[in-house]
Amino acid sequence: MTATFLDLTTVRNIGIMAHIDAGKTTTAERILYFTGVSHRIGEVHDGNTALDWTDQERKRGITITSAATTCHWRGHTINLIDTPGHVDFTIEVERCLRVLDGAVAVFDGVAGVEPQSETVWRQADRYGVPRVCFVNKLDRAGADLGRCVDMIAGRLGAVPLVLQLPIGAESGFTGVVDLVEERALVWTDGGEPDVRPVPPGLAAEARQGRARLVETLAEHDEAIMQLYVDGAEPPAERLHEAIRRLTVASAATPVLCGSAYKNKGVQPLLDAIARYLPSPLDAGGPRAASDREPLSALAFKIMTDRHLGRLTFVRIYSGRLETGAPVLNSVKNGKERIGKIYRVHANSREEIASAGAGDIVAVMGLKQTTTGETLCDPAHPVVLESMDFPSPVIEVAIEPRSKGDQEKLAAAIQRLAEEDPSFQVHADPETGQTVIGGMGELHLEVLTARMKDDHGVDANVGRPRVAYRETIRRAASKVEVTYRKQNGGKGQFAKVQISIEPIEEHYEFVNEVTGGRVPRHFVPSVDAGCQEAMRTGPLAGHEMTGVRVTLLDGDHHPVDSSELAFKIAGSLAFKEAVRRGSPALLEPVMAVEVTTPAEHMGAVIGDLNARRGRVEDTRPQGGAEVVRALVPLAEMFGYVGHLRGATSGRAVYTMQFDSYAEVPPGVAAQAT
Ligand SMILES: Nc1nc2c(ncn2[C@@H]2O[C@H](COP(=O)(O)OP(=O)(O)OP(=O)(O)O)[C@@H](O)[C@H]2O)c(=O)[nH]1
Repeated sequence: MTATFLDLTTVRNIGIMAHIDAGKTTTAERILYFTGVSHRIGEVHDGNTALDWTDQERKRGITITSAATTCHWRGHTINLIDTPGHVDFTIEVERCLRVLDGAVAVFDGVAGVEPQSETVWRQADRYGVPRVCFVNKLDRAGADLGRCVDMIAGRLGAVPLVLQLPIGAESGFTGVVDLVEERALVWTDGGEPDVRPVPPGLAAEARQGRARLVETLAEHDEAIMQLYVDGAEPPAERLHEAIRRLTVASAATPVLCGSAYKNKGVQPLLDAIARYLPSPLDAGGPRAASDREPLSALAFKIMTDRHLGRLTFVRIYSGRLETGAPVLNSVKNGKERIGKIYRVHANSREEIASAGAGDIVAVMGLKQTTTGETLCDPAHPVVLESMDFPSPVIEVAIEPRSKGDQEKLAAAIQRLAEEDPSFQVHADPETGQTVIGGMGELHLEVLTARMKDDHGVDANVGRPRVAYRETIRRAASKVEVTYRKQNGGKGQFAKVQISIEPIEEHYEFVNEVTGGRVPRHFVPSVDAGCQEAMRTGPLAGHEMTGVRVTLLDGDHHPVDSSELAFKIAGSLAFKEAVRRGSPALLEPVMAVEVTTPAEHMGAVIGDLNARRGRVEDTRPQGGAEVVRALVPLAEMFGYVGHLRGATSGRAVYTMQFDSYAEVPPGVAAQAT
């Protein structure tokens, strides 16, 4: 077992992102092969890749969970995360982006920039993740690097730095011209490329390509601009430095090309990852990326391993993580102990004694830590910025198809909720049914499918419904209730007087009783009774929010009073007060952001208005228009399909919970 000490300048924590089928997995497999991690090339269509290793992934030939692996290239350590491309799994992409320092965006050279590449690109924009582009599949008929580059600029609003030209096309695609070094790289046997002079037939095109590259760099980089103004031909080394500066600053994006499947173009891509993408030292944060600093690390993924149990994936930002060491979960303010530490390679893993700043490892033994939480040195607490996981706003009731599966279903739900922080579960207070909540219809559909595929539980689900809330519109003061019961022996007696008033959200309890009329130890029981009553509102049984309760007065009996009696009295008083407080129904309102090509903007806005939406603003972004609106969730069912249809799949949207608002009277009648 080894402890690892890394020279951080040589570490690259990167992800590969793309539209489905662009060739992410194939590219990642080639990276593993050429860096010597795997000795044999796995093919997606043979179902034997090293990275897509879960059963369904092999069966379906797609990537669902992101696998992490480490490889080495020319003195660099590359921690590689293969992320899924399906829209259903964006939460996976999101949590990877949070901890990555850089990414490779793979495009299909025939299809160009596809909708999912747009979505992921914008997510990477949001997290400020620098990228290099790899235009793949140049061996296919119809592949066109130039068109793809235009789309990268036009649709994604990026500044492409084209570093290569293809040599030949389709089955005659043999290699690339390296515009920076002014040479040709030709692959003859699937191994290392032959380095040759630029073919005479491509010399003019190569000169133009290099001139364009220098011009673009000069526009954005001071040092190259100086050389440009002086009329000097910049040497390759100066260009590499400028490309790195602009890439790390996310001001421009290098574009490379090749055919992963035919083993062409992968080594230069690895060179570009090492040369241009940032190291952990380039990433900002509250502490310097150094082993000598106190520990700070972010848990970004929980996975249940068939053999090892619960594994927590952790990105270390500073300090060292040691086997057996106590650490603080600064979000929960709880102590955890680091069990075994693993460096992960797809489905196999190597146990290590410790790991340092900049590293990504899997840890066994963490009990309470969930996604997005910080682990740190107990003597130097710090909370790192978490990821955004909006609270679930959609629910469905779920039950096992066969009664005997009840326990299995509960276990499956618990496992899935541990892995996915945006998925929650509770029991319906009225029906006793199990209700699962998530971020959208698709999200819940995928989770239900996984219960069957991964955990063997067939479940019936109800129709998706909005998670409504109830509240009060006005205060009700001095509501008095006496609870009295006499049956045989000991009686029950409690008297309380409360006031309630509306507040912004949640629930507050204030005790203003002085003297011994309500003995101190019964006050929490009154609170508990009110909280219990909050769980079922008077209008339609939805959970209540936005109420402050003040306990004003009451009375007790020296023998007959009990905690139960005060709890019941509290609950009854609360219900009566709410009746007087003009109860109202609240619905979740979502902050919706639609990114659409300009030609569809009118239709998108009209449709949002028709959904009771309020458009907040619009702005241009990277060749598209972004519309921001507040829309009741109840009107957003089926929006994914509607938007896809209305814009030929070219608009994308994100939606997250904004606030609760009162349901208008006409609509409320249907909701209750
Ligand atoms: N002709 C050609 N086919 C390729 C190339 N790269 C990948 N493919 C094929 O394209 C298909 C999709 O490749 P994947 O690597 O699975 O794509 P992915 O982007 O990882 O897809 P998901 O894992 O489903 O998100 C497979 O059949 C590959 O063999 C290439 O350079 N040329």
